[in-house]
Amino acid sequence: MPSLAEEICIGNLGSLQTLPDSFTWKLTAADSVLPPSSAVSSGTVEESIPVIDLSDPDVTTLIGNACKTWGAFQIANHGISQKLLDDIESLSKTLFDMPSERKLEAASSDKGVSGYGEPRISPFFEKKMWSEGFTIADASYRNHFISLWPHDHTKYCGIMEEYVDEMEKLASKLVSCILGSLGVTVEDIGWAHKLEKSGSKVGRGAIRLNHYPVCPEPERAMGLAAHTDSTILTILHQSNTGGLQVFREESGWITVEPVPGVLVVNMGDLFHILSNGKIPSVVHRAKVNHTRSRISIAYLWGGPAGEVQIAPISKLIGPVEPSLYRSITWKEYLQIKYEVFDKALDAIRVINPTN
Ligand SMILES: O=C(O)CCC(=O)C(=O)O
Ligand SMILES: [Fe+2]
Repeated sequence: MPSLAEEICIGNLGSLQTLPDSFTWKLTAADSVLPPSSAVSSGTVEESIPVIDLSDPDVTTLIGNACKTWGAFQIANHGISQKLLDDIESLSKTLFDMPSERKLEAASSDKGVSGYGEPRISPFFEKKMWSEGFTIADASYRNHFISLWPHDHTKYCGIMEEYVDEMEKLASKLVSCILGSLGVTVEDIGWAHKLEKSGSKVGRGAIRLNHYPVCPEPERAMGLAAHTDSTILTILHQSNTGGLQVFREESGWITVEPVPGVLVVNMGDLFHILSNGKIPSVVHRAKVNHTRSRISIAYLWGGPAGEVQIAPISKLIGPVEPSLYRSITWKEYLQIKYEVFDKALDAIRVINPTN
């Protein structure tokens, strides 16, 4: 019989037969998912975020509409091979299948973000989330991979590198398309254009591998609590088990059912700022399952490094649509998010733009 301390270690949640009190969320009616029929009863609301074929001649309009409506969309024909998606998923599975002690040896340190641990948003919630994760935010993940896979780390580092490279290219292609739907280009974001021209990275990419073990009482548990991403955008690959839900005022919580080979794109807070509020950053969460565990791989395309100031694109502001947000570095934004979490965008909103 494991001791209580061992019993609720995040590394072996999947073996628990009952939901510990510290993981029991008090969910209200507003937290539940509406059946698709009530979400579409008016006939005007789509059932869920659309799947868009990137080779569709109308791709810019389709993505633009989805971004404005949902702050999220799904993509097919994105150019990422099924093999790479399978490889990154099996890397994650191999990692999370390891004994708890092995995983904890690769725990993220107090200083570093990279490594194994609880969801990064845990400190904002009283109750614990039914998931574990591994973050890759800098080169230090290589040392973690050496300790996790003493013999196979080269293979796994190779998969991770390829995934990051491919995601970076895709993210940049998507951003051009979304900007196009707003009638602007990367050239209209001075810093991004400068960075692109000099061959430097526009955004700083990070990967988050998430694992949601089977759960004895999924209705009362939460895999990953509601949040928006502090990114320009996030590209998510989910395994074949549903759990991701997006929130929209008019529709409530809507499940994004996995479609094999299709990736989910969530717009983040930084794009919301750049678009001067035209594109919402989608509130999303992950629920858990009674019989099936779930893996998701999030590519978080963050903001620029250093002192670069992010602000609404000047072409999108004018006398009728004044700038809604003050300019801010990505580092500053993360600090504010760390302090006030879901109030971060409000905290940088220009309250009275006419003053
Ligand atoms: O697991 C999911 O579907 C969501 C993951 C997510 O939102 C995140 O890692 O930020
Ligand atoms: Fe997220």
